[in-house]
Amino acid sequence: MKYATSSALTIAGTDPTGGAGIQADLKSFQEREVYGMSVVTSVVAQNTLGVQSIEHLSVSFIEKQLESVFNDIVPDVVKTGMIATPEMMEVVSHAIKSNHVPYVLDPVMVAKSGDHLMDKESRQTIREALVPLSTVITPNIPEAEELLEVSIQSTEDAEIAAKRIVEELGAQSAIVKGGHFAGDAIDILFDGKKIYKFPTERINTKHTHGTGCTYSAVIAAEIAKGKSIYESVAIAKQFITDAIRFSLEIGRGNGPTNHWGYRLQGVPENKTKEAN
Ligand SMILES: Nc1ncnc2c1ncn2[C@@H]1O[C@H](COP(=O)(O)OP(=O)(O)OP(=O)(O)O)[C@@H](O)[C@H]1O
Ligand SMILES: Cc1ncc(COP(=O)(O)O)c(N)n1
Repeated sequence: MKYATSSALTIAGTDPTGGAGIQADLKSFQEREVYGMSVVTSVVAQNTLGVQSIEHLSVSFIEKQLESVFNDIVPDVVKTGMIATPEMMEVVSHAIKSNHVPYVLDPVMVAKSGDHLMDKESRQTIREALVPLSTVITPNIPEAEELLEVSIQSTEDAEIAAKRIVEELGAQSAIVKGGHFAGDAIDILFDGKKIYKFPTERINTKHTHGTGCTYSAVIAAEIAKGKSIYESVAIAKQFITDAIRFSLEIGRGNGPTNHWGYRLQGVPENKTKEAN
């Protein structure tokens, strides 16, 4: 029996311990019942303790992978994560532009561990070659500060930043994530017309490796199904909150989130821990 499905392509770096990058994206797509595909930009030797080493794939090989995907299966959405160099950004930009697909841009710059995942000289290229193509861009506070070269200290500053990313840098919509603020985790969405706030209580845990990757992958999966930006963010916010609430205490550092946490809503936390 044939089964029609939506599909999503992630273009990003890897995490062999499975918490962030391509691995987190594919788990998130799967969890939202969207067929997941991936093009690797950089292979990253990392774990819950940090990044040990990075090898970039050649630009021509990234291009070959993009051709393999687009010549066969045109995805319903593209999501990008770690794209380290301006040359890589140019080939990715070309593939998105020529295929006219909705595009979720997670402007990954620095990992939670403090390791740099994007070259400094890429900052101008991301602004010029990728941001204007994005259906939605999902910077955290430091990334929004880098993109606009401003300081963001409050929710009001984050609202101004989301608007400026749309109106001045040319994204269709922007979510400035509040994970790096003290207090509640409030994400600000500007969809080109209106500001929306998505507040949740901050969960007291150090296991937040890959939150941004997971969140943007769920937004992408919902866009692939035809949902609006607002609906996609609302679903992703619920998903990431449960993924953090039921985060996995594996690894010796900052552990990964739980990509099936969303399915455990209503299950008491201690019961889940026993089951694990
Ligand atoms: N401790 C927390 N409790 C509740 N929500 C959180 C917490 N930390 C992050 N979030 C939420 O997780 C999502 C991702 O935000 P965050 O700012 O952590 O992204 P990020 O820094 O890009 O993540 P990463 O770099 O780890 O991939 C947002 O919805 C944010 O509000
Ligand atoms: C390949 C890749 N992409 C993104 C992140 C960001 O995730 P985090 O900030 O949680 O380390 C990462 N560590 N690795």
